[in-house]
Amino acid sequence: MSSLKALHAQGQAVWLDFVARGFVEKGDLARLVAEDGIRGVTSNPAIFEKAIAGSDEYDDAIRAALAQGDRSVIDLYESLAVVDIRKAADVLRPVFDETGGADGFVSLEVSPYLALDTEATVAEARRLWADVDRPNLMVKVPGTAPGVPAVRTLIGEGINVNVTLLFARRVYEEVAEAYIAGLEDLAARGGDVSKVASVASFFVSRIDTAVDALLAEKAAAANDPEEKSRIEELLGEIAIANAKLAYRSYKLMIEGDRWKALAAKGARPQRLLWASTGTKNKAYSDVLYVDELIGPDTVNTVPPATLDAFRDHGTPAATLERSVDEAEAALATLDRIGISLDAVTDQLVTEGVTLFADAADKLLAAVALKRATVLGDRMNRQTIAAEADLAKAVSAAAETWRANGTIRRLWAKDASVWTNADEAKWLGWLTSTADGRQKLADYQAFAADVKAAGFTDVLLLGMGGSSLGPEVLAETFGPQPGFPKLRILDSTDPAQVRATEAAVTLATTLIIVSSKSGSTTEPNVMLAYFFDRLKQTVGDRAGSHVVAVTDPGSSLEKVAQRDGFRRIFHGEPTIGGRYSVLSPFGLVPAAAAGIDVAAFLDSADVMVHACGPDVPPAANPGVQLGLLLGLAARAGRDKMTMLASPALADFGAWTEQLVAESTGKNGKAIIPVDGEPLASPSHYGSDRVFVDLRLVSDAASPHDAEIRALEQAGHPIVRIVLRDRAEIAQEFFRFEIATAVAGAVLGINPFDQPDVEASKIKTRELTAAFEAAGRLPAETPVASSGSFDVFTDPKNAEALRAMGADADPASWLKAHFSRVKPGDYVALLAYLCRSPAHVGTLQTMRLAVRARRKVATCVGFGPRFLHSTGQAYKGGPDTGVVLQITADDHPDLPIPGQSASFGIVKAAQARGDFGVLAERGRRALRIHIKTDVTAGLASLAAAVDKALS
Ligand SMILES: O=P(O)(O)OC[C@H]1O[C@](O)(CO)[C@@H](O)[C@@H]1O
Ligand SMILES: O=C[C@H](O)[C@H](O)COP(=O)(O)O
Repeated sequence: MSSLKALHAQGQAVWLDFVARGFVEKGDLARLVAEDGIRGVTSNPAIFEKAIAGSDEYDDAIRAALAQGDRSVIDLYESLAVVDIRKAADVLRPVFDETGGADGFVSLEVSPYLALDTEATVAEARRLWADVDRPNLMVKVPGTAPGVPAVRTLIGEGINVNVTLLFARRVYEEVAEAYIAGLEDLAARGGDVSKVASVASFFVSRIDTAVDALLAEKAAAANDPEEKSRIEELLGEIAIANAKLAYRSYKLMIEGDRWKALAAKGARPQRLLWASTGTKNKAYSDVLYVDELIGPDTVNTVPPATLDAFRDHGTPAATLERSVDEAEAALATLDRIGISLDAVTDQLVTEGVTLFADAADKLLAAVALKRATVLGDRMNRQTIAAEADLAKAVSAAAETWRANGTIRRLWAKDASVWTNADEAKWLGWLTSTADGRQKLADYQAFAADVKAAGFTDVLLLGMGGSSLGPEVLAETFGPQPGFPKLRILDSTDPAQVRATEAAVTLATTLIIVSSKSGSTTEPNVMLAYFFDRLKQTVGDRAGSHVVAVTDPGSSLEKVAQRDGFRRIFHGEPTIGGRYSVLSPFGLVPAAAAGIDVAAFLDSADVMVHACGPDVPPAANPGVQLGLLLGLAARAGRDKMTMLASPALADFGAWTEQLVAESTGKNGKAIIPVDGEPLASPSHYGSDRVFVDLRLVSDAASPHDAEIRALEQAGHPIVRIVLRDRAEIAQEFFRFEIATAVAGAVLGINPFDQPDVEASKIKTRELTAAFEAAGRLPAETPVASSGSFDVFTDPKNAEALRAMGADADPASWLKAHFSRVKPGDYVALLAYLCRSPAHVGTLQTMRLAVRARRKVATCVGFGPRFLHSTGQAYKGGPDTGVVLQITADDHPDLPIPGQSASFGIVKAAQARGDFGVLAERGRRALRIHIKTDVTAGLASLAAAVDKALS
């Protein structure tokens, strides 16, 4: 008889502590079952890590799984593990059947990340039990304090449990008690207790490894040679002594009345399973932890090498109940010399959880990598180049995030990832795509309705998060055949409102008014205007031309109901505006414009999966980007400069809001720089990070050489490559995660916008003054010419006068720009129509500033930027030098039902914003164009150019 089979004759079952796809598929496991009488299999995260990460055995299965549709990394891993476990269970099924369910089990461990959460452990165990769907499965549950009650619950439900990570006899006794209590629960519910099996995995070798190290220290410190030798005698003895006493507890347990009552109902005892029985110390026998622990009604799960060794030279003799007194004496001596076994075993449980979590991290990172390889260009590729110090800081932070499970905590909506304020309430965007899928049929029906109604245009009215995402969709996807063209209006500038109206055919236009709060001034006044125009155009059918997207219960919803809007779509109140593009705020306009919402969500989900809670930081593109942006900002590189292929150019406008409004507060910020053309390294200071978003078809352009030059000059470069413009969906999610991560690195709440409110208040005060007096409060310029009036607050005025500003506006510009220093940014904030001509002139102006001052330049149109970068300009660091540009609106445009016109609202917004900048002590100057706006802006550009020289 093989020595292994002889163990069985002693009442001990040998299980194999190993599993791998090829090993099972090629029949190696079946051979061990047949030849050595192996009667079970155990696995753990470390075993799967070696099997999956360390081989290409699973690559075909990964490819096949992904061919059926992308999925999360944890799902992918589990699908592999579940197949292995099922296959192993099927190999062992004859043993299970022949022994009437006494043996023939295969164990699969619950996620080590859940080891400290009873409910999550129970839920996961139930799920695995159902997924594997084999009666000879044992779900492995850790014997941690929260794990023990989970054992009782699961046993009570008839689920086989292998309780793992047991080191202390006290804990083993609690587990044995939980098993009995679980069976009693099951019996009380009328369940069949004879159908449940359990083992208690009592770890052995790890105890010697830990205790031996302490013994060696004690021995080295002992002066008395006798004491020294007494200490040394304990080396390699404690783990076995501890196990022998655990077995004694087991024997006592089965003698108890509670157990006997259960046994009478056919219950099977929870066998002690010796785990961790591969010898770690090469000085010891390689079969030490088998030879010494042989006894009836036990299991020993051995790694393959130990199995081979025992087959070769193991001694199958009953040893477990030998020398129990000596075992007790050894433990007493250990105690006497001051080594606490309790402390060691407590520590080993903690370490055990960490070790398995570390293994799971490695495993999931490897699966994430394999997934990315299989997806190829279906997943937008991101590469980060950063100089050594920053790269080191990013990998150190990634390791800290990994060790602390921070990305899992982020996904679990744990506010302590940020500032422990109300962040948990603002994380609904994490699951936007899942929500979108649930409502897919509705979006599709809406798209069909819009198409069938024959609308030629869709005009979306909204600000910030309610408009910038849709704008990216409109610009990136372009018009879709058979569907109306999507346009956005996010301005109170009269000329802009008029130009937008002129661009659409009102009679066949569908208006989407988007506002989460429903109380934002701009969408409300824009709606008032267009609803009135619709009434004039289509009469009573005006309501059927309007769709509202708003959070439930908003004032806009009430208006929509009152005016009989065509549809009302509800937003999700746990999603802030700037994180809302994958929610109805993006999907409704997408559907109306004929964008394939299902394909859009599929694309977004590729990145949702890549950035999931299960993907460790080093393999998680969103976390990598966020850590880079956050750490670079902390090191002074706080200007995130967005570059993009022409087809993707509008994405920067959306990122601007996301990043600026999220990070720009408490004197900190990542300042987004969008639309600044790429230049040679000499144009930039050392405060930049470049993000380059390219279509693969544009990848080899001269642009690449220019980017390389920046990289060589030491600027951090993030390269993101899209195979197709439709893959922009992925970028929304990547940047949302990255922004949330960067917020955590900066130590701010990335979901509030405290300083936007400040300027809204000032604006309200001004419009109230207008309502009362019929005009805005008078202002006195600090300087005037025929073309311009110059305004600023007393503090700025004093500082600028001290620098030579006099009666000539040019002197103010000169003084103002002479305040710009390295590391600053200049923001040109124009409350004008965002016409191509004005954009062009402001671009000329910003390039002059960059060329002369070597600083980052931002261009914003008011009031649009107020809902975007405005937060950072007011709440971020005092590094902004602001030139506000206003003009008189000729002709102005009345707002139906209000005394204030569009021009007045916009003027109040500009002044309100300036007031807050001034209050915050920001370097700010306002130039008011008195002439024709376009010509006046051009002469301002010339004046700025002169002022810079
Ligand atoms: O969708 P709402 O409520 O109209 O808000 C529009 C925008 O205004 C802000 O609340 C503040 O600027 C943004 O965060 C938001 O995206
Ligand atoms: O169930 C088995 C255990 O997970 C395994 O035996 C642990 O062994 P180790 O201490 O060698 O990792």
